[in-house]
Amino acid sequence: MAVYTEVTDDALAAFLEGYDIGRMVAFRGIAEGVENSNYSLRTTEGDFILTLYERRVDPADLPWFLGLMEHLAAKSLPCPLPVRARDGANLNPLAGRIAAITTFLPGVWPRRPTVAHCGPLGAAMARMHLAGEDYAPTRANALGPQGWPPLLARCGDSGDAVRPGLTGEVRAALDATLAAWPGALPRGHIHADLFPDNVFFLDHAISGLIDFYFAATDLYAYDIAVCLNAWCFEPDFSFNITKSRALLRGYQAVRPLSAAETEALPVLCRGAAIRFLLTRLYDWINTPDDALVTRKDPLDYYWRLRFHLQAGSAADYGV
Ligand SMILES: Nc1ncnc2c1ncn2[C@@H]1O[C@H](COP(=O)(O)OP(=O)(O)OP(=O)(O)O)[C@@H](O)[C@H]1O
Ligand SMILES: N[C@@H](CCO)C(=O)O
Repeated sequence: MAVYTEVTDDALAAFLEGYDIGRMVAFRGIAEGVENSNYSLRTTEGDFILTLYERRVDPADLPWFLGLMEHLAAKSLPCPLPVRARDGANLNPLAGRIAAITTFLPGVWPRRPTVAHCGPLGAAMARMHLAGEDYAPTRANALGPQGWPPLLARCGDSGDAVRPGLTGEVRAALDATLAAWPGALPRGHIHADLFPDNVFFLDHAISGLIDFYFAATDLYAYDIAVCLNAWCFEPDFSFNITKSRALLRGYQAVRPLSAAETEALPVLCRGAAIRFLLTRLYDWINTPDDALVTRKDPLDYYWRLRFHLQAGSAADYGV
């Protein structure tokens, strides 16, 4: 469930007064997602998404996220376009939160990603990287490499209750990954959370890239590493090199990787696995048992990390 904040009909009607998108016809909470409260909204003018930003999103970052989405949508990337109110604002207060309305994107996210999804995903990610090049403001990646040691520290030894020895194993992998982290690769704005549930497909083509609330300015190839983790492992945690090859080919057809980027893939994949292992572990420990949100298993990313730790070179990823 992801409706943390209830919006009454009266509050919504008053909110919509500020916009030029007609009158409400239908309005319902969306169960998916864990970070923010999302509602689907149909008005006399069309379909929209209403998002109320919850605690994990820093309000100071919101103009950057919405500005990036606006920039990408203007370049025909299929990402939600924030709708501006009559006074020009794209962020407005609602029910004690800051809220935004964006356009609704058609399509469904793939519950079982296949090789056929991976090529278009790679190409769309590369197009997103290129389209973002001239979006001037930057945002440091709070969940990038510098963010991982403090996150691990905040988890204490609790990983050992999830799997004996986990904390020590992750600490060793983290130290080695940070020591080998590439500094000088091409960088720009990345999505940083382009998981299957953030990518919509319609008739085998990508129809939507959503959820830009972890986006940041960081290494382009790190975004690829996030996707190799999220899209290219099977339910038994075996790595599917055919998916990886398709993803990388799709990406390189639009934006070829430099030799240094290709060479860095194994270490970037280790870092990406550690990032999701740590945020999931943190949430695992800090989500109350009676919370309505389904916790994601940190060990899913432990098994991925194990694969990346034994990968010798980019050849293990199909390049
Ligand atoms: N622009 C959009 N068009 C259509 N559906 C959308 C759009 N934005 C969000 N949704 C719907 O809302 C759901 C949750 O959105 P989203 O993933 O952004 O939530 P979140 O709580 O911020 O995310 P997460 O838990 O993935 O970090 C999506 O799975 C999708 O069903
Ligand atoms: N994609 C993240 C969740 C929050 O974005 C995960 O699967 O851990």
